[in-house]
Amino acid sequence: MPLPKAELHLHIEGTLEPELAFELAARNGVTLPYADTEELREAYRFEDLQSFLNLYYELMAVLRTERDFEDLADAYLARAAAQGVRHAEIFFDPQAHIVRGVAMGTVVEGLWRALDRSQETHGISTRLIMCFLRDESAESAMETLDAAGPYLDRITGVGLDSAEVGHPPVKFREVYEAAAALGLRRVAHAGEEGPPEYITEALDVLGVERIDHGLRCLEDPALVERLVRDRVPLTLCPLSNVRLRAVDVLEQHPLPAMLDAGLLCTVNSDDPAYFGGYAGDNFDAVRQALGLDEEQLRELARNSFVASFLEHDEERRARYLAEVEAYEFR
Ligand SMILES: Nc1ncnc2[nH]cnc12
Ligand SMILES: [Zn+2]
Repeated sequence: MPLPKAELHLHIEGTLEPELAFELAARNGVTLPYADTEELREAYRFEDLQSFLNLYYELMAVLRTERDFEDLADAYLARAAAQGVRHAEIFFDPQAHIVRGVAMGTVVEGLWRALDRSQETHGISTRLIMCFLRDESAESAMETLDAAGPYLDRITGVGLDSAEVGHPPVKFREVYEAAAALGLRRVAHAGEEGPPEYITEALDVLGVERIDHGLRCLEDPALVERLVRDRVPLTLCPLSNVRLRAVDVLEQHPLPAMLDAGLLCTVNSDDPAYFGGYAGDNFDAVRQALGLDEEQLRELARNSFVASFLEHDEERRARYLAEVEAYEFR
């Protein structure tokens, strides 16, 4: 049995495996510019975040109906369950669908069909986090928040993703203020490719409760001190960092140093179909490459539940945490 864990940094569109992409393309009469899954997999060599995003947005063309989003989420949840994920907080990118003529309702209702039965089907509790594309305008983000109005009972929080550099958090001050007024939780990608100042801004201007990635905090010792003191969770994605060249090789990932510094680190998969693995694969990879011991792995699993948005479900959180403490490594 794998170590129980929560996944807190997972883009549902990044779980689109090549096989499902071709299946949905056929179902929807969409032609992909790749002959087959093998040729598509060959495109998975990325230089940086942008080169990945180009393919990530291109493949979304196959997602058209509620059933497509349902099938996508269901496939993710099945894989996650097999790797010990007990709770998943799932990002989605509505603007990337709305621009293609796929309505907010199609996306949310479709995802919800899978999420709503996930506890029974896969033994996974879930939350939905709606992300704004930071390389789109603040006005577009605000329109997206408005469009989500009818679905807010299904959406726990908002996030900020896509191309980071040149799109500082402050650009979205008003949108985050409006989201907070609606009672939504707030997170943001920061310090993946962008500078440590973006992390500080996300905290101070957007009021985020977690930082997605946050890797570049290490360049600013005062910021590290603050993140430790305030117990700000970082949702790290080690295999993603290697594939997008934020770190050269996994053996050089700063995760052990970050744990030693007292940072509240979690390990997640980001876009597992593209980066070589799901949550459990990321745990296995860092265990191997970085020689993490059992107590460090247990700490990462514990942190994932501590950092989860489970505050309306403290009994569940306590149950998950007890499972982590009782877990026996083999
Ligand atoms: N790693 C990542 N960073 C920013 N935006 C993303 N969208 C999907 N994956 C992302
Ligand atoms: Zn991400």
